[in-house]
Amino acid sequence: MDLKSNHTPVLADAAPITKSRLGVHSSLLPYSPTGATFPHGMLLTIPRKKTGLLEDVRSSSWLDAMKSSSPPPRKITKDVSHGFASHESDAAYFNWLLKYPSALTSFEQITNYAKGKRIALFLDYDGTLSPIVDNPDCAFMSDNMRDAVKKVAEYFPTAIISGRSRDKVYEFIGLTELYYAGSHGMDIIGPVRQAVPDNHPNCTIRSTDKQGKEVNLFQPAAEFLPLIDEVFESLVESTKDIKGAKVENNKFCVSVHYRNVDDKSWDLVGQIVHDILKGYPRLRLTHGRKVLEVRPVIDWDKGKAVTFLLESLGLSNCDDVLPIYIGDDRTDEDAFKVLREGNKGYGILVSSAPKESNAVYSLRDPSEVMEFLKSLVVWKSSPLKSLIYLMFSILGFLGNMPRGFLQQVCAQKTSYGSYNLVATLLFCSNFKSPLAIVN
Ligand SMILES: O=P(O)(O)OC[C@H]1O[C@H](O[C@H]2O[C@H](CO)[C@@H](O)[C@H](O)[C@H]2O)[C@H](O)[C@@H](O)[C@@H]1O
Repeated sequence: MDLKSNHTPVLADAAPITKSRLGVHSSLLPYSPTGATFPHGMLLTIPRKKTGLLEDVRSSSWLDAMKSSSPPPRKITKDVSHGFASHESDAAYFNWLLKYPSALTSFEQITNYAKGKRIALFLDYDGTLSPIVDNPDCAFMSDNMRDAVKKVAEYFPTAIISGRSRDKVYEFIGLTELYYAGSHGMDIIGPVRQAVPDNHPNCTIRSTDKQGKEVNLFQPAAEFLPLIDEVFESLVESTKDIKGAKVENNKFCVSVHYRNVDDKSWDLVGQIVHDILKGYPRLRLTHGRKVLEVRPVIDWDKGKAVTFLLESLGLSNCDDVLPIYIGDDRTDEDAFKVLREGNKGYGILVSSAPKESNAVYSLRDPSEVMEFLKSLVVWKSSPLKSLIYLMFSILGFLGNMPRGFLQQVCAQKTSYGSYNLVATLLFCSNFKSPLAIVN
């Protein structure tokens, strides 16, 4: 794809994918010590073609890239009794699954590897937690998904890493227990309890979040704010007559959506954006799902954000940490790559269509993401329930309590109420809560 050439102003989000995929499961090695550093400054040098911009924009490959940037959702026809696809057109997808196995069918392999490790979860938003919809302002996540994310965050440190502005993605999700990285990781709210990675001293300030809690605010592109606002205004003005075009201000980057633009006008959208960017050499262009994204020319992406958050959480350089990143977009490839290259953890690509990726596993759509999150909760909570039950048995503590009742409580799948109940019973009986022991 032409987009991957660094001789056009458009940079691909993902680096070329090497064919040397790591051994998928057993060869995932312990965490290797790496860290995000800016040894030579953060600015990227991007060679720009001096002439022929128009030709680039209007070339068929450019338009092909715009068209293929978000394939329509595939309907997978399942044979209910056998659970395999009966549609011939699904063959390619199922073939692709051999290379990027479903994280659901490989769940046991994943959890076997995760045994004794602390999982850290990183979740993209659009297309991962919420389905892709025509109107970006209406990309709401379901209550069930919110519930699944909330529960999983009770067990594992969980961060959202989105191209949206941090405020916007927080507005959609609304869970205070998560860490949030907006603007493709250029706006991160992290914990203060751990040491701030000391290789970014000038980008981090102590602040308070919406609940008044003390946090570290990391904004490596802060100086670009006026420039981003300026280019946003200019893009809004220049695209206002193109029906369906929408420009979104994501604080440290700007999205120019063409999903609802007649495809005959896509080249016009591309041309306008390129023309405007000619006046902003400190901004660059990347490509998402039916969206052109204008962002600062700094060496920062979702992969770097993952590394930064792991450091902030005190989870880097630890053999017993398994980061899992779930995302659907080209910008998520940077994070997949960081995990793959360092043998650090698993990238899971959300896609219903075959595509090359740096991820290790795949999930088809947000509903499968939800299933995966719920499975993690059940997996993590089961030993806890067993432990609770075992303690009751060993201590002979509740001799008078009907055993069947306890079994019922401990067999419940994901009910936190049941833990509370058991903990309360223990507390009332002056015993130390087993939750305090195992957490
Ligand atoms: O990193 P993400 O959380 O995945 O954000 C990437 C972009 O997502 C949004 O756009 C995409 O989703 C929209 C709603 O489903 C869809 O209409 C659009 O075509 C997609 O590109 C968001 O609006 C962008 O600002 C984000 O950069």
